[in-house]
Amino acid sequence: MSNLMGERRKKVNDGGERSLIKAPSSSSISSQGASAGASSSSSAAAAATGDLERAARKQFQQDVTPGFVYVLAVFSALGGFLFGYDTGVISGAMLLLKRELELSALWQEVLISSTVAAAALSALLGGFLNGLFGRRVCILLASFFFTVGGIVLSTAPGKEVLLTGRLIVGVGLGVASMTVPVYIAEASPPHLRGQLVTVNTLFITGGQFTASLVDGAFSYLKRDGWRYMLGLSVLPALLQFVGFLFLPESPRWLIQRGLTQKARRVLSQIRGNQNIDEEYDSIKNSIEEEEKDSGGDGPVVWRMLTYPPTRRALLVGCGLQMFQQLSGINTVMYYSATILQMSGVRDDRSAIWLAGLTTLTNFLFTLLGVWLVERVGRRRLALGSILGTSLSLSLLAFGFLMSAQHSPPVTFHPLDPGMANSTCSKYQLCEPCMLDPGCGFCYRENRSALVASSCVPVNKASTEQAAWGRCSNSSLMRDQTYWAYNYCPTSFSWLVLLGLVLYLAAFAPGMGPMPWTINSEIYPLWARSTGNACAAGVNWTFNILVSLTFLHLAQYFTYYGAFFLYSSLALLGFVFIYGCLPETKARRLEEIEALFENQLCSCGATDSDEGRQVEYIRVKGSNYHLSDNDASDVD
Ligand SMILES: O[C@H]1[C@H](O)[C@@H](O)[C@H](O)[C@@H](O)[C@H]1O
Repeated sequence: MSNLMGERRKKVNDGGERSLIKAPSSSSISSQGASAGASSSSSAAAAATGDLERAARKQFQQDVTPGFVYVLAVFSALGGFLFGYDTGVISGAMLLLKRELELSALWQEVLISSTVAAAALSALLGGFLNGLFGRRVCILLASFFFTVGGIVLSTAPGKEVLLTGRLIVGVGLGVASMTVPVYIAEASPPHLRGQLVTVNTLFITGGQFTASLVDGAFSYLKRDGWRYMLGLSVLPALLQFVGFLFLPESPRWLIQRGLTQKARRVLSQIRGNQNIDEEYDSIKNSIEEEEKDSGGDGPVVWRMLTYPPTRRALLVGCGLQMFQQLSGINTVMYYSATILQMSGVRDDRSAIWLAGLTTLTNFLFTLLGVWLVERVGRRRLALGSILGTSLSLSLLAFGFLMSAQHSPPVTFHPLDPGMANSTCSKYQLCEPCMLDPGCGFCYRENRSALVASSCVPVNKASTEQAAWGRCSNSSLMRDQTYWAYNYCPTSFSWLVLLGLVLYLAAFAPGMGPMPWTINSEIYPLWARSTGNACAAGVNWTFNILVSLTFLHLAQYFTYYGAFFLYSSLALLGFVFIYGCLPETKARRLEEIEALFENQLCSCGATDSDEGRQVEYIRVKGSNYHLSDNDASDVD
């Protein structure tokens, strides 16, 4: 395959195009110099070549990044914003909803999980729609679903309609989550692709941050605050819908469907003043090659599974998405309000606002990822990130372990007014009391010492209060009396807080965005929508699995057990990425398939290739290809 590609490139290289061996490190400069016979004239030529190369690179980068690509990326990434907003806003909306509509715990669970479940299914379906109707139509469809869903949610008279709205939004989420990265990747020039696709995840985390601000702001409304929270998503959804009426289809999809004239037009539009002949030919040729290589007839999934390079790519893509979710990001984010309460933020409202700090930190560190992705590459970024994630999860777990080992005792056993002795009264320590979802810890603080602490049943309608007694009503909670649900007062909260901040700093730049970015690049065109659909489906499925199991996990293994488990899973993810993920930075999409020709789990070895880069530069003319890494292609 790579030889075929080489053949193709050689053809393209005729007519004024020269190949230059780039030597990014001094060691590779010297080795190349030695083999070429280091004479002074050759070093002068090398210097001239270096200048030429630098000038060409500068010219190339100016030429191939017209503003239109950024407009296109931003409008697409509104899909990411809605992803973040709609998944984030529900926690704040639920606090109001459960009171106003008197929702049972089951209904709350159903309303939260239904969106994620619908997203998992529609992401899978999205692969088929993408191949059939193209990326643009799918993005239009997703924004349509977001808009309708938002309207239904904000006007819902009752819980059944709310559920319908949440399902509609979920369908939009699934389709957008798999289409947007593919669309951006297919429209971007290779040297910017990683950065622009990562912007989509930046928008996801931006959406989550905005959702927490909106949740905070509308939590003050006594009635109908949730309608504004859920309905506001209509604005970005409409903006995206209108924008995409004017934005073009992906040129790669158009070429694949044989719409060549249209593809040429779109390519010239998104490449500005560039001559697009070469890029167009290269895409067209690779599509033809890929189609020959792709292993005959049958459904795409079957062809992907029976053709080793795409099977490996699929394994890597789905594995990355699985490990992203198994690292517990959504649990940590969801749980952050409680972590902050453990650390001494007692009032609920401040906890809601401070949870906004968590989403802001996630957003800011994703920004770091956008900056790093083209500098250090996907592989190193993902590796560093998952290792840091695993270590910080251990720190979090250690913080919980210390808190559990120094758990305050129950010192006061109030009489149950209903005379129905609950299991809560049997607990002797705060730790088992708070691990029981039916109980909470009611205590008084006297100069930082705990007095009269009891374990009492939680109010079924609101976990913010006890069912009866001192902690059942905020007006009764005088005298430094506090209600702790889901946590215990501890002097080790700083350890947990430190773990939380380090976790976000490690996860957000790498494991947050890289699974999406890498999936948008690793499949050949014929398998791209299906590959992304499967990987997005895996992401949503593990998202729901991790969130649904967390409380049970915590109940059986305690909090530290749960976080130690996530930490070990992240470590396993490190081994997987180390062995299986090749570097895709700066390669053209059409070249990436070749990276999966080797046995899976031999990718660590490709690292050494990074120092050896061959670049084809048309010295006269305006097309420069800086993305070829295969020395066998050089004449
Ligand atoms: O990449 C995103 C991002 O990191 C979000 O913060 C998280 O909530 C999503 O589940 C994940 O897919």
